[in-house]
Formats: sequence, C-alpha cells, structure tokens
Amino acid sequence: MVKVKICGLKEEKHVLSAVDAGATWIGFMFAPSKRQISIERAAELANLVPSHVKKVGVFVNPTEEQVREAVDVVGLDYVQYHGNEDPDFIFKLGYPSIKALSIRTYEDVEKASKYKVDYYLFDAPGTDFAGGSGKVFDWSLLDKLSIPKERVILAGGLNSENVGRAIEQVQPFGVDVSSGVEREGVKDSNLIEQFIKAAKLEGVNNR
Ligand SMILES: O=C(O)c1ccccc1N[C@@H]1O[C@H](COP(=O)(O)O)[C@@H](O)[C@H]1O
Repeated sequence: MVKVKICGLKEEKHVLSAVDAGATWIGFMFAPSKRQISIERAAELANLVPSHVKKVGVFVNPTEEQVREAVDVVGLDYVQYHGNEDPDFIFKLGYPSIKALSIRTYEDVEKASKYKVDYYLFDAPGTDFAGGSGKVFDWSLLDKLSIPKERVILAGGLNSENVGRAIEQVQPFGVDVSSGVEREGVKDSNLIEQFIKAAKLEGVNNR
C-alpha cells in the first residue's frame, strides 16, 4: 500500500489527525516557509508521534550544525534536503535521508542518480520558497526513471482529488503533501484524513 507523508505540521491536533489517519511520515519545516517552525516547537510536537510514524525534518541548504542539532533535539528519523545540497554533504552527514528534486525537465530527474539516499522526492519547482508551492509538475517526466520505484516519493500539488491518478500513473512508493491538506493556508484535519484515505484506496486498487 502506498505510504503517505504529511508535511508542514505546526499544530498538535493536525499531528494527531495525521497519525490517526495512518500517515507513514510526518514532516516538520525548518527552512524559510510559511510553515517553518523552531526546533523547540518540533520537539514538542514530536512527543505526540508514536515510533511507527517517522519524523522528517525538512531543510533547504542547511549547515551541518543545523541538521545535527535538529536530529538530536527532535529525534528526527529522516532528514529531507530540499535545496541544492551537494551529494557529498548529504553522504558525509550520514543520516537516513530524502533528497528532493525540483522537476522542470528530464535532466532534473536524472540528477537523482548523483545522490546516495533512502528516498528521492520529486516535486514541482518552488515559487515563493524552495517548495510547498501547491503546483503539479509533468508526471510523465518520471516515465523512464532509472532509480527503483521503491525509493520514489511523489510530491507537488497533490490533493485528495488528484492523488489517485498520480499513484496510478507514477506508481511511487510514497506521496507527500502540504498545500493540498490546507484550507486558507492552515492545515485541516478533514483534508488530512481525506487525502490519506484517497491515497491508500488507490494503492489497494493498484497493487
Ligand atoms: O512546504 C513548504 O513550505 C516548503 C518550503 C520549502 C521547501 C519545501 C517545502 N515543502 C515541501 O514541498 C512538498 C510539496 O508541497 P505541496 O504539496 O505542493 O504544497 C511538501 O510536501 C514538502 O515536502
């Protein structure tokens, strides 16, 4: 069944909704974003997350110290690199990791092979910030992927209406959402539940 990451959580009630609805990963934003939270706030929210749900810290071109501090204080399970991080920087830090790639062209997709990470997250290019734009990219650019589907997380403008089609077409291991589970820029528990239900339903129908 497809795995789901709910990203950019800031409130206790939304963390609990995502956990209860069956999220696999919960994302905390540490980079500039309207969803950015402090390490201290993430540590408070992390206390609500059971160990079977994995905590992901999202960074954009961080320093080594920023990553290390967040991993230690919050107890992150994965580090998501959402900027132009060097493959060696990620490899040397050595944490379980997700590399996000902004996809405009097939050349952008091919950049994935430079990174030795656990998961590759394919996202639409950011607008105001490095990600979380709510925009969809051309999924057909992933048709000739050279990396295994078990390592692919699809993101970018997903919502409960389009996630079924996205899973059917791309067959990713996981899907990731932020804007699509928000109403007027704020996370919404009903939308979180609807998204996870829609994603898991499609996963069942297709596997
Ligand atoms: O969410 C953000 O604000 C953000 C800012 C900077 C880097 C990454 C960000 N979010 C990531 O982008 C995906 C896709 O977002 P959306 O569903 O299109 O809004 C999101 O899940 C985060 O992993």
